[in-house]
Amino acid sequence: MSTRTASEERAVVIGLEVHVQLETDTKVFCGCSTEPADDEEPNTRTCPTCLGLPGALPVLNEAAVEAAVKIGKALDADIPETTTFHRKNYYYPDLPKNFQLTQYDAPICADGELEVSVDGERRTIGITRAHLEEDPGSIQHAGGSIESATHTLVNYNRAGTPLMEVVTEPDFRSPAETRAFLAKLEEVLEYLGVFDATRDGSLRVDANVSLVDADEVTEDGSVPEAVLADANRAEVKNISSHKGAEKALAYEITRQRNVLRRGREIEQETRHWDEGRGVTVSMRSKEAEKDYRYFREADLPALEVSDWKDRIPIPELPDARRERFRTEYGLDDEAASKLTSTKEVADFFEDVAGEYDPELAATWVADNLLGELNYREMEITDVTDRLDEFTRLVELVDAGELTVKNAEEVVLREMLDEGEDPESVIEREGLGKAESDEVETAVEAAIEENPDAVADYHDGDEGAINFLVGQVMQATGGSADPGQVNGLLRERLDG
Ligand SMILES: Nc1ncnc2c1ncn2[C@@H]1O[C@H](COP(=O)(O)OP(=O)(O)OP(=O)(O)O)[C@@H](O)[C@H]1O
Ligand SMILES: [Mg+2]
Ligand SMILES: [Mg+2]
Repeated sequence: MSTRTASEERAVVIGLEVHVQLETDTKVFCGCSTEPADDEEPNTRTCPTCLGLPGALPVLNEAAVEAAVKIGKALDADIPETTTFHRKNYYYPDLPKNFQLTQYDAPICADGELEVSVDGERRTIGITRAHLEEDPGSIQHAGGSIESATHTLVNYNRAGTPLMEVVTEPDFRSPAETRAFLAKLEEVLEYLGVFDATRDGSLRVDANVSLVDADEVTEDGSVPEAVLADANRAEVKNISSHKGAEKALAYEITRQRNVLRRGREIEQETRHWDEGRGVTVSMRSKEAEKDYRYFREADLPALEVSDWKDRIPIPELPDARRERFRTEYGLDDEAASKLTSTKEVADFFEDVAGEYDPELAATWVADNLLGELNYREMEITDVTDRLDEFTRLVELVDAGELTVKNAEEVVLREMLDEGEDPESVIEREGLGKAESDEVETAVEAAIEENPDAVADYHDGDEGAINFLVGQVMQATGGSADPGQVNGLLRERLDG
């Protein structure tokens, strides 16, 4: 009989294995393209090497190794003197060679970390290792799910796409933390330019989860090795999004709690996340390492990578950049976050800020431009070659040649919708200097026609100015800038 009682408190332990596709032009061990063509036929983007035909030899793709080194640097990991490749042997139809070329005891990255913040609390997640490997082909279960399909189709176009498998320490204590980690990892990978989150299946997660006695968790939140090794864990496969990880783990934790509550033991097993039904389903008992008969790939010599770390630069990473935006440009947290949401947005902002006043640049990029782009489902990269036009728009506003309202509501929108430059929109819509004259005329008229309000203002009635601003706004059809009108009125009335 188990010595544990059903009511005993349990702590959640989660570790992730994250597979990310690296963005390279060609596959990791052959020259086939990694880019799916529109409407491509299955099994056309292949060659003898990625099909595993007898006698075909692998050639390592330098770009994939460079991407891996960049990831290692970003995760503050150790990069060894030499790295080697191994065959991981197993039989599955998505693997034409019956082994996967991967790394074993000398992975390209080891012992790193990534800091995440969950509900304002900072947590450092240990990275055990990260290694390069090839993606298997893709499998389609025809006529339904993995359980109900009548037959299965295999497509090797994906086979050989470079993957980086990032293995974390079992440092997560909640599903929400894994979601934050995956978002952060993706952000870093995109900054490095080695990953495309929009590509289907570019991120796949295996989530390992166990429940341990809460008493075993030490004060610093860690769990002793022996306890971890002793705990039976389920490895949940087929997770393809941050949200999916959070949902699958929440389900799996409840399932394990219920198993224990019924007085049974947790099995050490591999489970499948059924996204549609929102449940995890048992697939098989967990394979042990010896099942894979790992051995060195004799066709790939050991690779010396000791000097690659110094040779390959990486850009400033999101956290550091956010911090610098706060100190260098005096941005608040919200603006700094928005303006570093992608490397491209951050670059755009800094280009405008370099040409111009950073505070104005921040308001215009963070509030106006990103908002209008988002509304149109456009990306910053759609307008990066129009940086000059955008900077001129901001300058025109600052110089008083254009009201903020017109710039935001007319000129910027026309620039995006019609691809016009700011000057031609201003000219066509008659928004330039002529309009300033119109405002001045309306200000004069408002003062002339409302002597009572003017008298009230001089008697100290602040409300009277609002009335006069309202008159001018009405006269100009709402196109004037209320702040500017207010200023002009006071100038006249006080002067
Ligand atoms: N007690 C535990 N509870 C939850 N997760 C754990 C526990 N112990 C280890 N893990 C996690 O399990 C994962 C182990 O991954 P690793 O790739 O090393 O082995 P594997 O899953 O046995 O191998 P593979 O799936 O590649 O064949 C790591 O993410 C680790 O943090
Ligand atoms: Mg695993
Ligand atoms: Mg693994």
